[in-house]
Amino acid sequence: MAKVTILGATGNVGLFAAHTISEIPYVSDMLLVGRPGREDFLAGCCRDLSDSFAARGTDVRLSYSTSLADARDSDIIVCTAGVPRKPGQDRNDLAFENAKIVAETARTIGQVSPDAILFVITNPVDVMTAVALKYSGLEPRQVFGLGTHLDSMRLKSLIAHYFRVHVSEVHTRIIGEHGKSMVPLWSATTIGGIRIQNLPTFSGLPTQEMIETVRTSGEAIIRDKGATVYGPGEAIATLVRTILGNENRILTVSSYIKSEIHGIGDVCIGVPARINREGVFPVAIRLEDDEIAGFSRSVAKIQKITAKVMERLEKTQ
Ligand SMILES: NC(=O)C1=CN([C@@H]2O[C@H](COP(=O)(O)OP(=O)(O)OC[C@H]3O[C@@H](n4cnc5c(N)ncnc54)[C@H](O)[C@@H]3O)[C@@H](O)[C@H]2O)C=CC1
Ligand SMILES: O=C([O-])CC(=O)C(=O)O
Repeated sequence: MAKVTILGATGNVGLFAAHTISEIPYVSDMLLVGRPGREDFLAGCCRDLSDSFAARGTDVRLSYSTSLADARDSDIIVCTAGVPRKPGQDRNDLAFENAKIVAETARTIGQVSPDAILFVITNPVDVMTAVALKYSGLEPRQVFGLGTHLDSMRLKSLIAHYFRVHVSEVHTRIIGEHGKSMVPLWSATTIGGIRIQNLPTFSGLPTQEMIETVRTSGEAIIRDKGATVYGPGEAIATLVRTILGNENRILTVSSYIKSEIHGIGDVCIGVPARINREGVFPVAIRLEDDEIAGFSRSVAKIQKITAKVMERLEKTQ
């Protein structure tokens, strides 16, 4: 049985993730961490969630704290702490402000819970994963970000809808930045096990329109309702379940790659990775030429932003 800690638990994503994670059968303990001054709100969240456990018949020990020290002995720590973007902002506009939060948090986590897996949600998630990896001192397998998993699920759903098939029939991936430079892998997209290019109807698929919808999905939801909550919350639970259940699923998350993909690497970015109780292990893949070019551009962009953020962080330490 496992202890899962959620940082930023008073926020939109953290609180809904607490609800989705509580449904995972391997979870015995859940700790909600918020900032000092938020004790009453955290207590209220615990009571409200406990009622949902009672109604559902879930047996999870739930507690809250405003001290990161209480995250000790966690199996997984989900970091949603940080500011979200406002309408009109790019995720990368949050980079430095959130990097300060993630660096400080990761440093403490590395000390109090060195065996944990640290799962980063805070945006811009690829850059924050690199910051968490560096400042926690944990191994690359222990630190990963939600990356392009949610984007891949958004694309999967659009394809399933277009072909009028159940989502479970569609396999697809988006790699690269969780942001504008994301790269859809049509070469790795199948429907009912058949490569999408081998389906005659593929030629009519509005691929550009679909990928643009995915690229702007978060932005559109934030504009209309203030925050993306249910998509990320369910996606987070999928990842936590995959780890705790030692499922060895291959999901597309932000992970440190050395040179696994066509020699491209030294960056934290969305790539297919095998995920189990030990953590996250990027899978080497071969891509089409246009996909390599897109991925290289995305990697160069994230490397540049990451380097800038690291440099600024070092000056503040
Ligand atoms: N990677 C992904 O796919 C997604 C990432 N996000 C990101 O997750 C983060 C949280 O989003 P929301 O829950 O919507 O935001 P929110 O504003 O509702 O919650 C933010 C949480 O972070 C905490 N926080 C803020 N500043 C802090 C600080 N200085 N120290 C410690 N904790 C602090 C707040 O107390 C709150 O609990 C944002 O960065 C957002 O962009 C959100 C959705 C999807
Ligand atoms: O768009 C945002 O800022 C939140 C997010 O990352 C998403 O839902 O994909």
